[in-house]
Amino acid sequence: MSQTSQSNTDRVYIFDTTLRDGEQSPGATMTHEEKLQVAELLDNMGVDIIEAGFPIASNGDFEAVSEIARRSKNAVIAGLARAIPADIDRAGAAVKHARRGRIHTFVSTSPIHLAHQMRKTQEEVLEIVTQTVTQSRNLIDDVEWSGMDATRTPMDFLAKCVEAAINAGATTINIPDTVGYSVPEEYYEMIKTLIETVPNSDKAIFSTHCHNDLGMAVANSLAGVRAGARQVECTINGLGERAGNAALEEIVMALQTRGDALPYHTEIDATHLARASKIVAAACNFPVQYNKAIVGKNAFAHESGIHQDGMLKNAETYEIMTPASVGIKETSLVMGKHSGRAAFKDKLKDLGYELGDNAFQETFVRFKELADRKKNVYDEDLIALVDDEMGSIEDKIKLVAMSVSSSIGGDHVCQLTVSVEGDEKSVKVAGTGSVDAIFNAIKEAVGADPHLVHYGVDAVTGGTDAQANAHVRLEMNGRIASGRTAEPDTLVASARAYLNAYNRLLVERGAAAQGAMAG
Ligand SMILES: CC(=O)SCCNC(=O)CCNC(=O)[C@H](O)C(C)(C)COP(=O)(O)OP(=O)(O)OC[C@H]1O[C@@H](n2cnc3c(N)ncnc32)[C@H](O)[C@@H]1OP(=O)(O)O
Ligand SMILES: CC(C)C(=O)C(=O)O
Ligand SMILES: [Mg+2]
Repeated sequence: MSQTSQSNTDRVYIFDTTLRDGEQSPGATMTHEEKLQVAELLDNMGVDIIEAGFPIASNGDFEAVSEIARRSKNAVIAGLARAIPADIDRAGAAVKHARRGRIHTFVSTSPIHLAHQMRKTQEEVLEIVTQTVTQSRNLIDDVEWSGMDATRTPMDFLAKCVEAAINAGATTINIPDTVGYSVPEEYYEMIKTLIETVPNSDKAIFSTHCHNDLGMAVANSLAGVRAGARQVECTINGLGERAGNAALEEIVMALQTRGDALPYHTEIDATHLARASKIVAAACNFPVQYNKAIVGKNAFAHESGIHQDGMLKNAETYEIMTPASVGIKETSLVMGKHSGRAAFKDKLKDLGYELGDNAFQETFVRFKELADRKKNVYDEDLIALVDDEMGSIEDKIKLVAMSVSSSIGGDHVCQLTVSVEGDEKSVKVAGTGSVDAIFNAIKEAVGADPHLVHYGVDAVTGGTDAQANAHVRLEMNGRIASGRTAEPDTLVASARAYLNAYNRLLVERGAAAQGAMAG
């Protein structure tokens, strides 16, 4: 990376601080192995600078930064250091293993921080800036300086600090909105004024580091880029102190999608974004909100009928990016109470059904009724709905007789007779429990081994004489069918539900559809 001003180029460097600022989120601590995995992922996806940790914070952090530095391929590996000689030495010792290492040193600049956190005067801080950047440059060529709480710092003092840092050899100047206080216009002005008025500003790359306390981290970062900053500090999933940092995936996709309004580019391979989000969420045990931009579960999902209709006609009606561009397999059209006929018809087609007009209209009405009652309408619900609409099927295989013997610590055996289109067949089969023995016996009797997707029993009412409502879902050759039976006896209900599902599997959908159309 060149150490001269980059503000005239359109290349934006991505500095990921998931492993440092991100890990500062309460509860987001990652293990050594998880940090290595995240760093490898960031390096592979094209992150320019990985801030791997704060080496003075603990031996674990030092070891993690050192190991990430050793394993780094393309990315610059940065270690954070306060404006304290021991911190800088420790950061230098950790990042020296990298092909390209960076010391990132910071000191507070705002009046409130100077008075209460640092208990130093502006003159003392200015002196500290020169000393600490000089010390860092004596250890390594790539030095970043940050003014903590820069956005609440008077411009004249901030400009003096920036000038002193560059004079002492800082190659990157970071202007953090540490407490997420800024608004885009203000942040734009701040970066622009610094670049235009600090005499040696062309010798460094300016950087944004925006927190999300008012939900403006990404907007502020992009305003900084428009003003001439060419490094953006961000984190996967927007992880970070309090409300987090600017989200890397949002920055990258905003630049990629809105090149007309934001004519800048990064070298990030955006198809890694969804995976990165999942890996970081799992490592930190931090769930991603469903409606999170770019990587949330709903970012490429549509439930409402008007949107689904538009999506089926042309995906650009309601999507400004393709799911594939961020590494998500496909858009999902979720069936629910807001869905309309277009999506319902498409879904049925996917499931292998093509209904005639009357059957379709009736099934749609029943689907809406179901969706009003049920939060999630699954494919299996739709299958059951359509199978029901097509009329009860004439079972090919019927249960004729069944007895089950079971003893604690002993055998569980089912003796069962079924009739297959009039021909009776009897078997006696064991299992690990009564239900297992029954299902094994049916499989042997019918000579097939469908995959049991789901088995459940619930009581229709209370009391020991309540009916047992048994549900079985089977899958065979890519087809799924559900069966359900209510019987006073749980074991008989289970057997009948299994046979019911199996009989449905045997029904040719095309033929059944014809039947439904005729009806
Ligand atoms: C905006 C940010 O994200 S800043 C980074 C925040 N991240 C972290 O703090 C995580 C890692 N931190 C730690 O492990 C510990 O806080 C340590 C090891 C750094 C320091 O631990 P301790 O020595 O016990 O100090 P403690 O955390 O209680 O207080 C921080 C001290 O650092 C000082 N300090 C804070 N920032 C700076 C700075 N940029 N330069 C110099 N000193 C600083 C504070 O004034 C305070 O000093 P004091 O004890 O003389 O009053
Ligand atoms: C250490 C600095 C860059 C920081 O995280 C902040 O100011 O938010
Ligand atoms: Mg921060």
